[in-house]
Amino acid sequence: MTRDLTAQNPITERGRMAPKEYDAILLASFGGPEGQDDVIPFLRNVTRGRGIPDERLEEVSHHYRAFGGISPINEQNRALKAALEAELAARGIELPVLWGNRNWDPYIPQVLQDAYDAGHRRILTVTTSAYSCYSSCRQYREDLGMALVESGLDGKLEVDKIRQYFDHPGFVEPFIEGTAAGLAKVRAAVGEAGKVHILFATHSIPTRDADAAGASVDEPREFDEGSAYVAQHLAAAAAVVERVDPAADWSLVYQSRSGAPHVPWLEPDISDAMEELAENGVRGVVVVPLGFVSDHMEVVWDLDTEAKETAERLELAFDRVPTPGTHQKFVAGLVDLVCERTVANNIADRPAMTGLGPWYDVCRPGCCANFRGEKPTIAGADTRVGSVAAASA
Ligand SMILES: CC1=C(CCC(=O)O)c2cc3nc(cc4[nH]c(cc5[nH]c(cc1n2)c(C)c5CCC(=O)O)c(CCC(=O)O)c4C)C(CCC(=O)O)=C3C
Ligand SMILES: [Fe+2]
Repeated sequence: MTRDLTAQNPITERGRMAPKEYDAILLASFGGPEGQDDVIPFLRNVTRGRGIPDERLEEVSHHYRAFGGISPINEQNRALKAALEAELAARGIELPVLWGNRNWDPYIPQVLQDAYDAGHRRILTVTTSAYSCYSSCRQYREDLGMALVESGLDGKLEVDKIRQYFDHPGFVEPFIEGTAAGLAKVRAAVGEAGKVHILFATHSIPTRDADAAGASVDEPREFDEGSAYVAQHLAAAAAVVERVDPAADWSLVYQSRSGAPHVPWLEPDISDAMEELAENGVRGVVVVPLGFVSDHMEVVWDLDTEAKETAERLELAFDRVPTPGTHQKFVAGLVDLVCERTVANNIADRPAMTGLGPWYDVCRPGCCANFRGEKPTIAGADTRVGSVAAASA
């Protein structure tokens, strides 16, 4: 099943794919439970084959139970879908927005099948993940690739995805606004003399996954910070700080670690970082959930519940900045990212607020490797599925 997709999908500089005539957008997301009975089946879906201990699942189930078994993520994606539809309509762009999830209904394979049955043939995916790592990039590409293979739609339905958008102004600007407002609030709370620190928070991942993130098998160690995942977050954080207050103190911290204790994950954890800041005389923190697109469970539990409690215990003033959510600039930015890839309404300019971007439309070989074994993926230079034109080659 090895095919040369580059012949049919001209890839120019930095993995850029030539614009195409898409006939639908797929908003692809994580999915979440919608009631107490969904919690355990959802957690099983998420962790299938991922080596997460039962104790961790038990603990995480309590986060969902505390919210009635309902994750906020599905409602947030319905709102984002509606906002994208409104923005497309306002620009006169006639592309329907489909919605599918990795871990909960509506599931991606069913959505692709329905899309095909409805007559769609070329789909551009927008994921709710901004950075490069297995969970945010390749896992989506695999899930789309597997869905095509298992349904027999490979070769009949073309599926691509937009570039990772961690440094697109549509993603970064809402954080700039939020951080400026948060900093003002926390500074007012601690007074003139009180030291304030900005904590950019993202999901911890195994260091092995971090090292493989965004990397090419040809240039495995091209990032000074050791990994594209860390480098992208540091660059996006720096872009925010530069525009809010270049003199502010800040750092990148991690949250939501799972996995077995002997497996190294990215550190420091946000709570440990807050302990250390408090010991060093810091009086207030602004927490920026830079790794996340909406205020889902990882944000409302790990930050608004746990980190906030830690701040109270340490007597730190605390403000949590909003995620992009359905901020108008974010919604418009996603539509701009779609227009970069479309023939009609094409936008030639590909803005990027850091030196790392604009990121690749087509991932390089081995990017965000899956150490548990290779699967068919879409949207990679080493991709085996997803292109109709290539199927005849
Ligand atoms: C990088 C990253 C993002 C950000 C990028 C993105 O958004 O894609 C993210 C988002 C999310 N993670 C989420 C939920 C969970 N993640 C888990 C487990 C894991 N996440 C990981 C990484 C990430 N996760 C990893 C390396 C694991 C270990 C298992 C594995 O190697 O795959 C588990 C299992 C229990 C646990 O271990 O905590 C749950 C329940 C939800 C939904 C929230 C809601 O329901 O509102 C969202 C948006
Ligand atoms: Fe996660």
